[in-house]
Amino acid sequence: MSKLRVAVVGAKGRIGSEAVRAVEAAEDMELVAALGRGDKLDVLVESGAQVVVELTTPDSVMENLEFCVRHGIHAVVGTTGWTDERLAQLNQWLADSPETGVLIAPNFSIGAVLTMKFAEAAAPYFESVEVIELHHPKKVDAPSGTAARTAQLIAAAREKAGSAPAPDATATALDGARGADVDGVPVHSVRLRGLLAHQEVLLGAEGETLTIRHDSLHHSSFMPGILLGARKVGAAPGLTFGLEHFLDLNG
Ligand SMILES: NC(=O)C1=CN([C@@H]2O[C@H](COP(=O)(O)OP(=O)(O)OC[C@H]3O[C@@H](n4cnc5c(N)ncnc54)[C@H](OP(=O)(O)O)[C@@H]3O)[C@@H](O)[C@H]2O)C=CC1
Ligand SMILES: O=C(O)C1=N[C@H](C(=O)O)C[C@H](O)C1
Repeated sequence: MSKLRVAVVGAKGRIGSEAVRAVEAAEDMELVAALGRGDKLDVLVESGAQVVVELTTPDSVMENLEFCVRHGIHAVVGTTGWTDERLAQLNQWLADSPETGVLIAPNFSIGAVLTMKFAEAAAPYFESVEVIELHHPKKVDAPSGTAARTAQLIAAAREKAGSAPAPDATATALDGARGADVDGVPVHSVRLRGLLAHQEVLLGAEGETLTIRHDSLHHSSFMPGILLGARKVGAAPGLTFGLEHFLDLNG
């Protein structure tokens, strides 16, 4: 059987360099291109890439995806910084290339995907919920894409269940003391040398708390999700947001 032709864009970065190694080691894949900043995107077409793994920065990702979608190359995207406007733009490009698939995964690690799922399930049963994400100090953005997505899923679950807003009588003396407000859920960002990627969801009710914590200790934690995404994205035209859509979490 022929191998899946995969390219990595952002190949010299922290996660991109790990993805290059993972694709090279996958028996069913061939790494046909590994692009860094300044490399010409035309290489993707010339190399016959079927799937691009996009792991760059929020400033670069849109240009790269526009190129991929216009050339019918499927994309697996880990880069963060997604807004409704950006997603709408991407959907417009995809409308003109209806057979192309794009997977955007705020987090490729199975533990993080499950954290989001567990938090969504638990959120309606507790009065209070807050998210703390903790990352290495070179992380380009805050809050993390995972924390933003977790808070959105929590807020949607609470709205669906008719939950009241979390109680909070705090008068803040300093801006930011209560974190960022993502759909009504406070999200706190820690940047600390020694850390990689971690998240806690704190839930509280009368007389009890529940803490859901996930730790990515090495970039290898993201690789099975990236490879799974690369294998499946070609059969999923349009935009898929979240790796959970490619996993059978109920089986
Ligand atoms: N979804 C997930 O599971 C994960 C997502 N991420 C996300 O992935 C992204 C990258 O993270 P990380 O690897 O830590 O960051 P790095 O800064 O280490 O890597 C980004 C790389 O992309 C390069 N780059 C920037 N623009 C382009 C471009 N136009 N073409 C090719 N290469 C480009 C950068 O080059 P230069 O150094 O010259 O700027 C750099 O080498 C972030 O958004 C991060 O949040 C990270 C881990 C897991
Ligand atoms: O920049 C990182 O490192 C990570 N970014 C992603 C995010 O913003 O959620 C995923 C993971 O947290 C690692």
